[in-house]
Amino acid sequence: MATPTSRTSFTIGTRKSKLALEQTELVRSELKKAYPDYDFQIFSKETAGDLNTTIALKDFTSKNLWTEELEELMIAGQVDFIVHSLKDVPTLLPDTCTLGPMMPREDNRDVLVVKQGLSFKSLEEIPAGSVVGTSSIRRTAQLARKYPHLKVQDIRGNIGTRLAKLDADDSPYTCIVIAAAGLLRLDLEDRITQYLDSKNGGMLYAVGQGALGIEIRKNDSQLQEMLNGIGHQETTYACLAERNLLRTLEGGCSAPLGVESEWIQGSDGSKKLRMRSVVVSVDGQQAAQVELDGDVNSPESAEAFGVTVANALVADGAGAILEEIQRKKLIKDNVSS
Ligand SMILES: NCc1[nH]cc(CCC(=O)O)c1CC(=O)O
Repeated sequence: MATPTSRTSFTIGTRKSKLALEQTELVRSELKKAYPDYDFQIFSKETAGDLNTTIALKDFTSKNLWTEELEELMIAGQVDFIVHSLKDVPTLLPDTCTLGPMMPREDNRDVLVVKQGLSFKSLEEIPAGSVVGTSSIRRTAQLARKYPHLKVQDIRGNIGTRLAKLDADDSPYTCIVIAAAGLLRLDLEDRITQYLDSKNGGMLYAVGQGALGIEIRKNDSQLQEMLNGIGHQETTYACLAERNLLRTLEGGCSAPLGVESEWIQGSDGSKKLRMRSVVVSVDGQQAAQVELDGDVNSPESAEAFGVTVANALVADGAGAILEEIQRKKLIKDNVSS
């Protein structure tokens, strides 16, 4: 549908979870600062992903669990844009939708959270046979590879629910692995036991983790322009590269793919995007991993770098790992990342 070019009032679509509302408020307040005369309303809705907390995420067959219903509202004109956790946004969007520039990223790492009352300080200290809670195939595979003596068990629900399940007296879990960004945005930093990355604990994070995805109608040039005013180029380029890496690899299924992007000063003085990436078989037995530096200075070069990293992973054996997973149908669509 045609979008008028000079609206002063906007409706933001979001999920209803505490984290989703907090993230939407972040975007709203940045836009309000940049456009004080404009009005931004929030419309929140529970999605299929929120409502079904019993089925393991990997058994869902619907593709766009967290995003589809909000996209339908946006296409119909009932909301003007949607604020998502970028991590939950599929790499392929409906034809008429696109992502705007991204705001500065929150901490992109996974963290270890230990059950209340236990004093373990790191994944290394967790005793053999202990149960780690996660529903993410990426975390499961990396844990199986690095910590084969630990057991992994599904844990579902939003962040508050997961913490409550962890801390319950009769809980089977010793700890959970969860995104730092969610805890930080909800002022739950005190629950973080250990930050995990390539050097600590050996865990890489999910594509887009810690970033917000602002989805708009493709033909909405006014909003595109407005979002340019609050976007952060380094975040946008890193996330475009990560998402194109995933898009190139996945071929219709979500991959047990971990990434770690950082901007470094190249020897020639220019900034480069360094990306580490790993694809691990679900049992942790096989892994393909690469580290590459890319000249990334435009959306196009960011996306091209994503393809370069994907090709390097395939050359290191990622293709065989992903085919095996698809053959066994261990993954359907849109598992939690
Ligand atoms: N998969 C669910 C999800 N989507 C976004 C976040 C946290 C915030 C973020 O990563 O941006 C989480 C929780 C988690 O994975 O622990």
